[in-house]
Amino acid sequence: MNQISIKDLSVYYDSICALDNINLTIKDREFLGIIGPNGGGKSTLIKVLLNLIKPSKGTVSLNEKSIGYVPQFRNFDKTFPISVMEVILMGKLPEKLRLFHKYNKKDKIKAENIMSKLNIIEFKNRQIGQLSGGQLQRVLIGRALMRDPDVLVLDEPTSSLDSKGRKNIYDMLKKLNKEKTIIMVSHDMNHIFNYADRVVHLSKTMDEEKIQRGDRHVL
Ligand SMILES: Nc1ncnc2c1ncn2[C@@H]1O[C@H](COP(=O)(O)OP(=O)(O)OP(=O)(O)O)[C@@H](O)[C@H]1O
Repeated sequence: MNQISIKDLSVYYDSICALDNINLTIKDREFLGIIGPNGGGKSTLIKVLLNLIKPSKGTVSLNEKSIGYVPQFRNFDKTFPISVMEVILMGKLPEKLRLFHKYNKKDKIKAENIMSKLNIIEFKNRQIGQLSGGQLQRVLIGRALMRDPDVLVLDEPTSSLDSKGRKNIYDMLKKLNKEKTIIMVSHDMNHIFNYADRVVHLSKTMDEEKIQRGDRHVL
């Protein structure tokens, strides 16, 4: 069954059309790449998926699947005095936040398991400003994994990383993709076409390019 179904989706910001009649279905455990020009509507599509903005027209059905969001690490305040462990645990914060929320032992064990899986356990107590870009990106992925989402939505997770750092993140996502759907906005044409099952091109409207695993196409 198709996991996420987007039908006739249009989004307007006042008179500005950001998305115009988008139709897309995303299957369970698909690795979907989203590419497109600046202003093409990629962030808007992510916001609709995260239910941060409502469609002006059309529908988005998640079929009760949960979404974990991984923002760009360059938007993250690195000077904030918080450790890797604390950032990962934040993924478990309740929506209605109480002052001085305490995490239970189960949450802490879960955070440690995730850090081990993502190879960041050695940085557990490090302040986040003392991490490389690639390590910080793993921390943000770890935070999103704390709620066991069915789907990971990532916004350019490899921008500002060197080529080795990029490959590491893609390899890690490919492993996670065995259990989770991956939806990833990327400007990194080289890797996205190598790793994604399918890449869609978003420029207000959508063109679809089916990519077989291991088969490389250029739009
Ligand atoms: N809050 C807003 N108010 C008005 N217009 C907006 C708003 N957010 C986005 N837009 C406009 O909607 C269009 C799509 O923007 P969006 O941020 O979704 O594109 P994008 O593909 O993510 O771009 P980029 O690659 O530069 O991040 C653009 O024309 C943008 O100027």
